[in-house]
Formats: sequence, structure tokens, C-alpha cells
Amino acid sequence: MSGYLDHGKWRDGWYDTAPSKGQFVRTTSAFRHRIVPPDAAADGEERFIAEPGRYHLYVSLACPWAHRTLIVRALKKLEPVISVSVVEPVMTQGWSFSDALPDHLYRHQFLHQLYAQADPSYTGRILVPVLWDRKTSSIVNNESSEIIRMLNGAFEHWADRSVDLYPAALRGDIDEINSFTYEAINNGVYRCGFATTQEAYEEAYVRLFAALDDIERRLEGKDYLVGNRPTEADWRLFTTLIRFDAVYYSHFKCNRNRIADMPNLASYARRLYRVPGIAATVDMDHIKRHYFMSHPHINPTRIVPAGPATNYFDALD
Ligand SMILES: N[C@@H](CCC(=O)N[C@@H](CS)C(=O)NCC(=O)O)C(=O)O
Repeated sequence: MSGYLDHGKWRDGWYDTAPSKGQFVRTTSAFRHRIVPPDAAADGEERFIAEPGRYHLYVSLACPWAHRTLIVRALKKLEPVISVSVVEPVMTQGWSFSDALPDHLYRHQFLHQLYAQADPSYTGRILVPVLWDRKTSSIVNNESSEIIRMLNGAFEHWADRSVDLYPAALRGDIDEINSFTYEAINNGVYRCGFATTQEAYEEAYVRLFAALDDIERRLEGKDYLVGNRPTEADWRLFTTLIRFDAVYYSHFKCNRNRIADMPNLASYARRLYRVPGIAATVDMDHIKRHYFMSHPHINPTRIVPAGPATNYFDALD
């Protein structure tokens, strides 16, 4: 089960959808600091400066938002620079650690203990991803869209500079697609799955599939959403696509059709999946166990479906 911290104390509890007429409203991330490259920190004012071995990511392999950060870390070849701890996929007191999946820094049992360590009076939900600073023992940032920008741009001294997921010339187009994708698709599947009224669910469902149809058209004759190399816009969409047929289609009732039934989207997702380093970031076991076992209000038996037998992304051409 999930829950939140109330002035540093754990409380079980789900999102209250009553004030929003059954609509799921995502909470905003609380920690929003920035890491700057060493050369941009010359005046000594900056608190968080890029350096190897200083920062640590806490992620769930199940979570599409955390998945973005692992993808950018892999593409920028930052594995030796930024270390990672992975939480257990099934929520207990929210996200937890185990002997098999430990908190490498503090051996906490639960992620909420890390939030309380950063801010003993923290009130709010305990979200992944978390970008942690060893030096100040604090959370730099827990908003994936901002973390991926930092991984793409602040660690250039140690990163693979041939990869730029947010090139200056394409930023306007990337930002525009990102907000469209976020509202209707990335968060749209959650707005379907966590809706508590028929109206709220149907509104999210119609918007989701209209957006997928739109992207299906945009991808006609194109390999990527913006330009001719993968950008942030592609990776942000990818983490939802890869979970869609196995989880969102059934668990979140996003069942007009599968991604496998949309030829351009299916081959696009497969193309992205085959980029070197990406397949290793996709863990279908964590993904399926997390969703089907962590939301007992949606799936009370907590049975994890055996299928789908094959996914569009591992099918042979
Ligand atoms: N906007 C945030 C969203 C992060 C988020 O909602 N993560 C989910 C996992 S998919 C979470 O940790 N949920 C725990 C909860 O809501 O209690 C981001 O992109 O970083």
C-alpha cells in the first residue's frame, strides 16, 4: 500500500479524488534544486555542483518517471559518475528496500526514511525518482523532467558528449511535444487508471487515444518525433509505450487498442528499445509486479497476469 509523510510521520493513504470529481490529480514534486556544471559555478554561490561520485539516484524500475532518468544516465554513459539504488517493486510502506535491493547509502528500510532524513518535517508523498546529494545529505530534486535535463547537460565533463537529448535548435519543438505527451499520455494513463468516476475515466480515455492517434499520424514516414535522432521527447513517450500493452491496457482500462495495433507507434517503440543500453533499463517483471500488486483498490486479488506472451518490442522483424 502507498501513503505519505505527515510532518515526518508515515501514514497509509491513497489519493483523495473527491475534491476533483473523481479525477486523479498528480502531486507536484517538492524538491527542485539544480546541479550546475563546475564551470558555471565559478562564483562559489552554487550549492550543487556536478562532480563524479557525489550524486545518487533512487529509482523504481517499475516507474515510468524514474525510468526516464535511468535512460538518460545510460545514454550519456554516466553509470560511473552517478550511482543508483533500486527500490522493491511492490509497495508496502510505500517504496521499500531489501537485502536484495538495498539502500546503498544508509541501509534505510523505507524510502520515506530518506525523505525524513532530508527534511524531518516533510509532509507529502514519497515519490521516485530521487536525486540525492551525498555531500549535503539532502535531496537535490525529485522531479524527473528536471533530473533528466541535469543529466543531459550538467555532467558534460564526464559524459558522452556526442549524445544531446535537448539540442538548443530543437528545444521549442521538444517542449511542445513534451507537454502534449505528458498531459494526455504519460499522465493520461494514470488519469484513466486512478479515476474514481465514470466521467473522469472516460474523459481521460478519450483524450489518451486521441493523442495516441495524433502521434501515430505524426510518425508516418518518420523515425523520431523531432529531428532525425532520438531526443528527450522520444524517451519521455517511450517509458509509457513500453508499459502500455502489459499493464495500462488492462490494469488502467486503456483498452481501445494495444500499441501493438498501431503500426507506426509499435515500430517506433521497437526502434527505441533497440538503441544500445536501453533494453537493460526495461524490467517487465518489476513493471508488472508493481502495478498489479501495489494497487489493491484496483486489483484486489493482486494476481499478476501471465501475458502478454510477446510484446511488440521483443518480436522479431
Ligand atoms: N512528476 C513526478 C512524478 C513521480 C511519481 O509520481 N512517481 C510515482 C511512481 S510511478 C511514485 O513514486 N508514487 C508514489 C506515491 O504516489 O505514493 C516525476 O516525474 O518525477
